[in-house]
Amino acid sequence: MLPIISGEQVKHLDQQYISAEGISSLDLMERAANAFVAWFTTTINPNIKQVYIFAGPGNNGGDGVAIARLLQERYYNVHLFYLQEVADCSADFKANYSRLPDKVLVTKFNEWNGIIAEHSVIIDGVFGVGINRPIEGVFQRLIQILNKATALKIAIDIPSGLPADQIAFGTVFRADHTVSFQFPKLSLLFPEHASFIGELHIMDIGISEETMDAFQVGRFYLRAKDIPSLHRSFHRFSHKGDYGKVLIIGGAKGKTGAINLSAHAALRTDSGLVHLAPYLEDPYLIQPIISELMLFQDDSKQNLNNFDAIAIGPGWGMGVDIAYYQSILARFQKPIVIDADGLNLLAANPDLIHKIPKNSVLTPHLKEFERLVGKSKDHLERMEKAKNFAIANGLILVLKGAHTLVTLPDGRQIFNSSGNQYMATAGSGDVLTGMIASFLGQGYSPEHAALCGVYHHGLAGELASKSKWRGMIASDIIEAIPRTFLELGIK
Ligand SMILES: NC(=O)C1=CN([C@@H]2O[C@H](COP(=O)(O)OP(=O)(O)OC[C@H]3O[C@@H](n4cnc5c(N)ncnc54)[C@H](OP(=O)(O)O)[C@@H]3O)[C@@H](O)[C@H]2O)[C@@H](O)CC1
Ligand SMILES: [K+]
Repeated sequence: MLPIISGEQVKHLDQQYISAEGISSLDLMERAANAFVAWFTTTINPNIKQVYIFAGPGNNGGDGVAIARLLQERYYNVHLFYLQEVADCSADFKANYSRLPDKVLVTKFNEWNGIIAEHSVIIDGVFGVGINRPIEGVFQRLIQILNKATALKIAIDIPSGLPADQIAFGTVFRADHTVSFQFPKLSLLFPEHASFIGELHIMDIGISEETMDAFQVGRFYLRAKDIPSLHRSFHRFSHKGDYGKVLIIGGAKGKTGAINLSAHAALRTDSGLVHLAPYLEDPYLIQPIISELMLFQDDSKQNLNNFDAIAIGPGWGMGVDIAYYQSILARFQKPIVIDADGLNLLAANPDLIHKIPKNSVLTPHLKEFERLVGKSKDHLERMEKAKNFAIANGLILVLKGAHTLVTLPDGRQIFNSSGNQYMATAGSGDVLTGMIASFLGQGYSPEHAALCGVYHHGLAGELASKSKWRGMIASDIIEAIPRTFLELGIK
């Protein structure tokens, strides 16, 4: 998995890589600029009239100057603005400045008339990970002007003003796209910063995960290439028992959709057998929505160990007798998946948490998490609380959100890269619960079940939304689950 390095360590990482590879820092900047241009030329409408690039005094500005040359070579009209005397800029900035072709128009920012032509693009190379104080003076004025402009805005590495690992504290460039090099800076994954970042794109500049591992601080980014090796392989002689027998406990009068969604998702994730156990006086009030599902009438006494995996909570309601909840935990000794009211009941009965099997997977959204551990002032504090909670209780915490965060009992934290805004729809979380339970039932370790569940769920959302956009519903995510295996080459 790709380590997320702290902003302060980026310079050391670069130095180590540069000396190991025998290349110069200027070569690495050229790679970064080329990676940006490769993204730009394949993504941005080629009919744009003008590209404005704003370059600060450090290497983020140096990237901007190199990008100005490379885009001009590809026949774009480029107008470059620099903010500080070139003599006072970084060495690699100066080296790139001296390589600028005549056709790039160059202006010092304080001599600019402030006009931005229609159909143009703004590229922000003012500050990168080297920002070390709030933006003031000329830099602040510039960012304020750019934020008001209607042009398409793209940030190099990180929107200027955003610190790499902290919550924003002043003026920040508001990008439509952020093209970040090698790995996502931590602050690009915080929900507070969504309006600064726009769409996030991570461009590889050739530094290997092994080189980065020396600088890791226990935070990682989960990508498609990490997933196949987490999967078990099945063969022609596998039978439905190998694919696991899953029980989904949840559902209440008037709330029978959630449990059906979880169960259906488990089937589509390849479970052999899936049973529903609704919490109703008459369980037959609930009917499975598809014929492959079965009902399980739980009398609170049966041994549940015949099941390979259990998920509890979807649509359960808060009226569940705690003695029944305890009886489930007493009758099943393997890690379980807990979601929705399964979590809300835990928050209301904190002693119960000690009875949950170690390595169980809890899947709260932000509100459910808050009920469990209290309010957090920001995502940084929330991450810390997640870590303490997972370590203290020996549980896996899947904190759902734009970049779902999986925290493992050893404290490692893994951000998911798949998914999109269209997945914020009723029942999406129930689908994830069923998917994680399905992988658990197929014999995956709880860690792998959580990671595969989260990644496949996000990918299913991406695939389903291609033809539905805002109209996508949770059932569409379920229907797209089989395609995620095809997409990732998992037979
Ligand atoms: N492997 C990688 O990731 C690669 C990274 N690369 C790129 O390098 C970027 C990092 O470059 P960087 O270290 O030179 O820092 P950067 O952000 O340009 O700013 C530092 C300058 O800004 C100044 N300054 C700071 N805050 C300020 C403020 N508030 N107001 C005013 N001034 C302020 C500070 O001055 P000082 O503090 O000395 O006064 C210094 O001059 C990185 O984001 C990526 O784009 C690629 O080229 C290659 C591969
Ligand atoms: K920037």
